[in-house]
Amino acid sequence: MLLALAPKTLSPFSFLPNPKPNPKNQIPKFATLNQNPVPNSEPIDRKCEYRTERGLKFDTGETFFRHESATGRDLGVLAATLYKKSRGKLRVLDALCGCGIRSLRYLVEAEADFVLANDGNVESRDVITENLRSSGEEEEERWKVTLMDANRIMTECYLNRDFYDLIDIDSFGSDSSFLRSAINALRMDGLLYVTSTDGFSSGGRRPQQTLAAYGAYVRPMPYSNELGLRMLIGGVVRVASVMGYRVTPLFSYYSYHGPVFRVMLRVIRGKLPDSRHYGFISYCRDCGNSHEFSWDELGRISCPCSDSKVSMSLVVSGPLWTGPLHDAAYITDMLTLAKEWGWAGSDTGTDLDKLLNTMVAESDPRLPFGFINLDEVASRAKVNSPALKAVVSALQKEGYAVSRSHIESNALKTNCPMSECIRIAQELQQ
Ligand SMILES: C[S@@+](CC[C@H](N)C(=O)[O-])C[C@H]1O[C@@H](n2cnc3c(N)ncnc32)[C@H](O)[C@@H]1O
Repeated sequence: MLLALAPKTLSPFSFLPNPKPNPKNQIPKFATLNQNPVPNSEPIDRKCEYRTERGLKFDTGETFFRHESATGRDLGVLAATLYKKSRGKLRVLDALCGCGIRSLRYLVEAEADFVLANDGNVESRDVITENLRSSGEEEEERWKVTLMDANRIMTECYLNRDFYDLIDIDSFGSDSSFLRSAINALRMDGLLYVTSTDGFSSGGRRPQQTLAAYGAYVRPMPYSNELGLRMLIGGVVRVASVMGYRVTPLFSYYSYHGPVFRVMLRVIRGKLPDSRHYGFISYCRDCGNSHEFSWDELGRISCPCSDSKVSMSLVVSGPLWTGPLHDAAYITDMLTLAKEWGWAGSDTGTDLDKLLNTMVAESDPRLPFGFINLDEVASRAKVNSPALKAVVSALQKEGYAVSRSHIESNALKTNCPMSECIRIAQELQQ
């Protein structure tokens, strides 16, 4: 009776604002129930646009496609291949597959046993199907195309106990709304490859937005793009932890084309022990040094340079992933595989060899989070920007750990404090 009297428009979520449509993120049309599997081939009557990536020919038609994402696809395929080699099996769910190029590459290059290629855009059906058929592999046996909302397909897989070893979430903007259903559909100890193209907020320019999307208040710091990766991982840590899982990154990759933030994570059963690696990062604008703070130090956040007084110069962001960005052993194996396949070099626009070598160097356990940009050192030292090579060798000579950063070309990761970097820059100038 009461229900009948309730106004029809009243929903439990009516207090929430209507999401603003973002034309870039809009999907033309969603499939309705039971429209899968995709019917067999019909004559092609559409715009075709053929391309080649790592020797594989495919059509992008009118789907969303970015050539610049090729390195992200290379990295995904390398990691997936190693997974298959070590486990002997590989089932992939490419939840937002665009034209299906990732699915095709997982199938052909990583030799996935099965690939489920899904996209919400029903108009991309023929393109995805044609691309996967070009693999010469049997439809239904080795691959299948679905055209659903990503959350729906992943939830259906979970409910049908159809679990996947690798789930690829290549979304527009933030990945956050897909995480829960992705983790549900993932096999235990599986891999989750997530993407954020949320450049503005990842860079610390929209802390309210990062709080809403990733549960982290992220403010501008000199190494904001690394924070973007840490925010992305931290977001998965939070969702996974609620579900009884923890994550460890295999690699974290930032590309200024977009910009795009990508992380490949291993998802393991069990909670994060004592919230290690999930905390707060501070940067002091006075001294230029950064520190990590755990949750129980929250009330005592200050920079040693300001005599333990809370300073207006201290910028704090978090909670974020504060642990390693990469698994050095995994990346070393990816590098070996890339060389074996002749992928080293810059066939897809990025020098893969150089990128993976830098990632290995960044994994030195002596190196803290963040990086120091040499222009910042130069401006604090009141000298011209020193040559990167010269600073690297000076730091090494003095016994500091140092590596280049794959995120910024004129920056270094080092355990050397800013005051010493300033001294070195001044000495190099003389
Ligand atoms: C960045 S593109 C994917 C590109 C593709 N992975 C590649 O490597 O070329 C994102 C895709 O997600 C699809 N999409 C957006 N929202 C979706 C949703 N909620 N469910 C399923 N697909 C969605 C879009 O149609 C688009 O093809």
